[in-house]
Amino acid sequence: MSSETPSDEVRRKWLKPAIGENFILLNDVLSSSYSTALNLSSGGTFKILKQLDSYDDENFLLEHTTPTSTTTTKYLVKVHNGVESEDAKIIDYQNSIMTHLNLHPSITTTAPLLSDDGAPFSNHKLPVSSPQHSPAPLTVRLLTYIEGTPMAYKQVTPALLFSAGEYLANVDSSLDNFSHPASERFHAWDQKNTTSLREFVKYIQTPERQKLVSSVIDAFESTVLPDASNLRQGVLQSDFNDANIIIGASDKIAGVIDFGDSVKSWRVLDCTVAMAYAMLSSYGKTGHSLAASAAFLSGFNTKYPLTPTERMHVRTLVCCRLACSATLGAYSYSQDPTNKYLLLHAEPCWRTLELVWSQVDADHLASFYDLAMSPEANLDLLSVPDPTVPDHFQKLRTSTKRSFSDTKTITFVTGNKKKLEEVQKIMENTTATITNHKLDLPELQGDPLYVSEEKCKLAVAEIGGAVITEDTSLCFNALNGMPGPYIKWFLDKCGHDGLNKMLDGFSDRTAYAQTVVAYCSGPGSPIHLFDGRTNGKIVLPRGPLDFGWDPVFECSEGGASSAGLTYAEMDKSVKNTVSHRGKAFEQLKSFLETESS
Ligand SMILES: O=P(O)(O)OP(=O)(O)OP(=O)(O)OC[C@H]1O[C@@H](n2cnc3c(O)ncnc32)[C@H](O)[C@@H]1O
Ligand SMILES: [Mg+2]
Repeated sequence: MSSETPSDEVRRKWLKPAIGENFILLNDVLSSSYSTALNLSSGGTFKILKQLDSYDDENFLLEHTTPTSTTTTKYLVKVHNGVESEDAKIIDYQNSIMTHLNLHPSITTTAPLLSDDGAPFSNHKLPVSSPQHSPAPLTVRLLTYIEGTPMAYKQVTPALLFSAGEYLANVDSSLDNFSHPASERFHAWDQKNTTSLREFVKYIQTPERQKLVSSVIDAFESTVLPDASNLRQGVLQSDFNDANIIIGASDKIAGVIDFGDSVKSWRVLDCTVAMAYAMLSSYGKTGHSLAASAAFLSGFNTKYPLTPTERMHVRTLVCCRLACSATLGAYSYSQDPTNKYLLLHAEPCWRTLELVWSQVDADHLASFYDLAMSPEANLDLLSVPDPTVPDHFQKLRTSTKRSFSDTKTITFVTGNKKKLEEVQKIMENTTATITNHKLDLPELQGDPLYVSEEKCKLAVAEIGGAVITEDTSLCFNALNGMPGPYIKWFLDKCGHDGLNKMLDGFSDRTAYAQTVVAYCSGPGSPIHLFDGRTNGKIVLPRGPLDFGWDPVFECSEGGASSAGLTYAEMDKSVKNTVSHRGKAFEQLKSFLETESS
């Protein structure tokens, strides 16, 4: 056992690398430690293209060009969390796993390049999130890059999940012949340690959800733990989620990345962790969480059949991972309450846990999973929507299946009641049904198109189906478009009079209102943006004061029923014919019509 304790999860937050966009720092690290690998002395060049996602480390995409070649090669630069960096054995462990797996003919993973010292890593003092601990000694690795797209950005299908199951089964078969002393370590994300989750339950925001997680932990202790000695052991990948599965040409799995959570534990856990993530994939989130997990299990079981004892605990162990993600997510939020993303990202996980643990009958789910592991299993039989009645699965075997994707319901995600009223009116006579999900999405910063697109990404993750979001700006021409997307804050803090005063001293009081609507038909689908603008000028308030800056925006477009009136003075139906919002939504309507024809 290594000396790691559960509180290392706490230290991981302090010691998360904080290089971010500071590519100069990273360039120095690479030039000083990887000049041979990147053949810098013979004219090789490199460029950091961008930062990639990571939970506790920092990853960057590097493009390398050699003087003799016209093609470029991509690499991944991984800056490890300070906790892992303290332990050279862990880094060596991860490198050994990759080397081992790359020998398998049908498995590809990243591989480390050697530093100028001949080691598959280098160490540097670099900034970390906690100023008290910054800079800290961090380990940097230069890794080969697997060409393709993470599954998280693909439209996931049951067939893809089935092959992902087969792929992980191959990885696990290969890891049955692998051992390393550092694999014997404590890790809070290892579901064998579900009991250690108890200390984090207090960070969960509602008593109902605290009770939910406690009941999963209770079940784990009373049913799984007594069987521990009958569960096969092995080194696990431990984190087979859609960000770590790379999809290559023709939607084939091109490789697996990230062995940061790898431990020696119960073999079945590699499969149940991945099943939990399959539930949260783009297919799982569109009302097919159980089907998604069953497709994965089916694929895994064909190549690596589970034993009767392992089968018995599949449901509980899947829920242990969901509970772990949701609870440690709540803990992260408690450490960084300004980060609303953490809450939004955790929400689908909570909903899935509620569904699987509390709403679906345990015996029926067990028999569904048995079906997935039986010789009769096929993806058609398993691709069922999540149940709405408790005995769903019994009926299912004899009834025909129903598809959720036929419905054309689009959810408009906004926290603003007045916007919703207008949008419902504008979208009244369309084929799509607009429902509303009231949610205060974070007020993001940046260009209006970017803000709207990001809101849409958050909304689609929250809803798991077709969504619309919009962001509205009020742009003063004299101020080169400011306050723009920040109008909400200016209005809150300065009021209508303040907005007027901002233009005192300028001869130009003209402005334009802009709405950028973002539409996405579901997880994994592209986001479409529609930009509507209306010209006017800023005046002293006239008309009702019930919607934002309506009383101070005098419209200069349209006929006598709109030009020269403030939005607040106009009839609501007239506002929709000339407004920024009306124009943007009209474009969306035409788009939806062409899409459905
Ligand atoms: O949840 P979301 O959709 O983000 O709703 P929001 O009220 O936060 O809206 P925005 O982020 O788009 O911020 C726009 C600000 O402009 C106001 N606003 C939006 N549309 C308006 C309109 O048509 N007329 C007047 N004020 C408007 C709105 O009340 C906000 O203060
Ligand atoms: Mg907003």
